[in-house]
Amino acid sequence: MKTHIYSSLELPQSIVAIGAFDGVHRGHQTVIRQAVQRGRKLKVPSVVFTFDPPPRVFFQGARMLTTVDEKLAKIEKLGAKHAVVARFDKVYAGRSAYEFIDCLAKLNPVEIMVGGDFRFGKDRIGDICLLEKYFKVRVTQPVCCSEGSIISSSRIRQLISEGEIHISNSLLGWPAGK
Ligand SMILES: Cc1cc2nc3c(=O)[nH]c(=O)nc-3n(C[C@H](O)[C@H](O)[C@H](O)COP(=O)(O)O)c2cc1C
Ligand SMILES: Nc1ncnc2c1ncn2[C@@H]1O[C@H](COP(=O)(O)OP(=O)(O)OP(=O)(O)O)[C@@H](O)[C@H]1O
Repeated sequence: MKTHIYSSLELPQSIVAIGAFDGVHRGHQTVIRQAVQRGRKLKVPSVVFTFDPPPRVFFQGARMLTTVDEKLAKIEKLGAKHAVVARFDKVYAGRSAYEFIDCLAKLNPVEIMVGGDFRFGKDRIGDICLLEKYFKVRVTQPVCCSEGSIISSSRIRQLISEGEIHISNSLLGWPAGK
């Protein structure tokens, strides 16, 4: 996998998965695997576009589940050809949804994979509806845990703070320590 940390990437074609992907939990894995599989099928490089730190860590001081290096190692294991890491700081967070669309356009995405709640741009103005005006978007169905609730980094953070390490590891879906 080629990593593009704090730098941009231009490609003639790509399949892109976007998100904070903190922890690279089972829901994230599904989004990324779909991009990888689609890329292999269409013979187009798969790109995981992510942020460091995760926006929720930047804005809310949330506990970070994976360092950027741990996150990249997991993304590589899932088979992505490229990972783009945007430095998420005050300037970046102030960029409009349209500026982010311009940045994605440099990757010439054939398809973009996101979950249904994906938002982007200053004040989270951009949504899937806006993204679909510019790109072909595939929305991944929510991946749930055995009790039926949607897996999220926030839920995993909560479980860790409650000492529920066994459950949090099962939602992360990686062998402990990996
Ligand atoms: C250019 C840009 C600006 C953003 N600005 C904000 C913001 O002002 N407030 C906010 O809560 N999140 C902001 N975000 C973060 C998004 O809400 C979201 O967390 C990010 O796109 C990753 O998606 P995910 O949380 O579904 O993984 C911004 C994201 C991007 C790409
Ligand atoms: N359980 C899930 N099933 C399917 N897609 C998901 C799931 N969780 C997140 N995604 C998608 O994966 C991408 C990255 O999401 P993100 O990193 O915001 O995850 P999150 O777990 O919801 O995080 P947080 O709880 O911190 O908001 C987004 O496109 C999001 O919609």
